[in-house]
Amino acid sequence: MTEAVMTSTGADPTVAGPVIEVRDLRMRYGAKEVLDGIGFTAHPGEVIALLGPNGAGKTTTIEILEGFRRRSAGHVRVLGSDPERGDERWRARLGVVLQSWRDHGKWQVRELLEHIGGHYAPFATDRIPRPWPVGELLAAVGLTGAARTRVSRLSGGQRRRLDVAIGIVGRPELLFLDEPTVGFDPAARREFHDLIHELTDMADTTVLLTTHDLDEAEKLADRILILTGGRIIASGSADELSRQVAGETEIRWTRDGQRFVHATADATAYVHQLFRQHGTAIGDLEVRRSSLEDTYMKLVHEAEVTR
Ligand SMILES: Nc1ncnc2c1ncn2[C@@H]1O[C@H](COP(=O)(O)OP(=O)(O)OP(=O)(O)O)[C@@H](O)[C@H]1O
Repeated sequence: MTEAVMTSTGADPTVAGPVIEVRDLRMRYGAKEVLDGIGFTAHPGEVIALLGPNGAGKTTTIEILEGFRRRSAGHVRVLGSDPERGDERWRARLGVVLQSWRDHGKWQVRELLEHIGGHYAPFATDRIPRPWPVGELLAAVGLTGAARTRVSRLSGGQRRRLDVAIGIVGRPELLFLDEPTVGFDPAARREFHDLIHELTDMADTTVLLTTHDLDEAEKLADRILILTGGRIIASGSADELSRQVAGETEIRWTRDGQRFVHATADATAYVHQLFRQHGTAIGDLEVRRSSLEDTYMKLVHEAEVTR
């Protein structure tokens, strides 16, 4: 693996290969094995969602990648460096959105962002001006109207937007989001999703997020990793995952006033046959592919019974 190269003139670091590279990552707390040999890679601009039941090891994985927790074993590289040895310059290229920012209640929103943003200024490069100008950042996260509001007076949704603003004020190349939209109303969630799409489309930011919201994973992620019992049991887009679960398509129709339901692995063949047999007598046809939620529940259940 090539290490990040940075010159003192502010030239860009170059990372050959993936943004995140994890192989055979293991973590134990005392005798308890929490991560049991996980592996994945993330490429520039990719959005990866880590899904899994409570206690699956998602936060532990993210904290190891952020350099906040020492792993027990395995190979981990983030932006070309081992997170356990990441220096300030490396850290300035990461953005972290934690569960909630509760400190600095007396600060005004703009003041706080200017203060935190100032720490990133020495790490600006030719390609990435740092920090993000606060006026633009406030507009991007929808907090322009709250610029002069004290942090302690923000609503829950506004506070979460501030968490996101704090995470991206340094224009990170890699952004970690731990359950980013908890407490958002539907409009705020949609705006947040648009913001993440902008970050990944325009700035090529790589994103690793954890979420329990399957709809969010489906909307945002290029790739979903399902983690349970310390192992990645499935990986792919929402479509690829649903194809891994056999017999998933449900077909509903009516004929002569009666309702019918049939589950099949080959919906196209079944519908052909249905029309050949009954032609125009078929009404109200619905072909329902399994949702990400059905797929997720099945995969996690199968992994748990075979463990
Ligand atoms: N510091 C610690 N000491 C001992 N055990 C821990 C510690 N931190 C986490 N664990 C245990 O490790 C396991 C994985 O926890 P982790 O927080 O990574 O899961 P998670 O997938 O993020 O869960 P959630 O969805 O509930 O946030 C859990 O069983 C948890 O109790």
